[in-house]
Amino acid sequence: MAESAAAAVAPSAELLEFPKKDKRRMLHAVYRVGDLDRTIQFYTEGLGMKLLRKRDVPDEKYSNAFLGFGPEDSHFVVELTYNYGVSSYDIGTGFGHFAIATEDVYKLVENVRAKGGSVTREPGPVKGGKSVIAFVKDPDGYMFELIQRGPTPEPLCQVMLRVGDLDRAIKFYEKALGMKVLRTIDRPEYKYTLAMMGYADEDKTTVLELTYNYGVTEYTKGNAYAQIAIGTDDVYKSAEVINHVIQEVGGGKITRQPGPLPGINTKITSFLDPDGWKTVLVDNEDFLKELQ
Ligand SMILES: C[C@@H](O)C(=O)SC[C@H](NC(=O)CC[C@H](N)C(=O)O)C(=O)NCC(=O)O
Repeated sequence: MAESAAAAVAPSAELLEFPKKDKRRMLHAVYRVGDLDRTIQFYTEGLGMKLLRKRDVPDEKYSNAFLGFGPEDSHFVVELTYNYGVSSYDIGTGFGHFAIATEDVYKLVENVRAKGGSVTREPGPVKGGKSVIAFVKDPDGYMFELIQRGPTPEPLCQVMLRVGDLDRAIKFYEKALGMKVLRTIDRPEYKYTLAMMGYADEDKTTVLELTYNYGVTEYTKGNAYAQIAIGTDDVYKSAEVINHVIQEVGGGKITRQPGPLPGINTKITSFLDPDGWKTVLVDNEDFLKELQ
């Protein structure tokens, strides 16, 4: 009896392969800001992003602005949320940064400075490596790493999150989300290891940069950064796989069962990874319809 029950719920090999075969793309990062116009001004004039669209949802007392380096149907973008009357948030210690690839970090830093932005790390080679980087802080305190790179179709190139167990996080993002480990960097002299994870090469797409600081297993999440969204052709199959991986890895949680959102009918499912970072999977077709 117990055996047949177990057999009935065991996912097929085909289902477990689904995340790797699915049409996945990182769509956007969602986070809260205290003044939408102030952030739009900094991102457009200081960082060179375009304002793609805005929407106001007065019934729910919030507004959104979408910004990036290209249209949402082909680029990763940021979705800023302004909650009426809330002017500041706690970013916590777990969120790391967003990154922008540019052909001239020095020039971009000068531009940020000229627009009154805060440069927290001057341009130069990364400690322990060769890439030329800089860090700037946006008006709410979110960090942007500026990375010197050749021309790229996707300048908004990283979302960095800190995790407490890198092997567990890698296994989760590989199996539950079908991401590949694109590169790992261990810098024992600075006591950290990074794993770049994603769906295509780092210089062509946005990747998730998971950072493990030796011996640090817990971070605070604050209430500012919310989630990343990823496209899928099937939220139902995706959620089945995620459920299975949650049990296998021993961490994570489905926070929204797959199905259409009331009112707009876009099918989504959402979950937390073993470190508590949230991801929303969005039906690809519904997402494109929403943009029309
Ligand atoms: C692409 C890759 O090489 C980098 O740019 S890594 C940047 C580096 N990251 C870290 O140090 C991560 C660990 C750190 N303790 C953390 O939790 O953020 C970095 O920020 N270097 C700083 C520098 O000044 O070079």
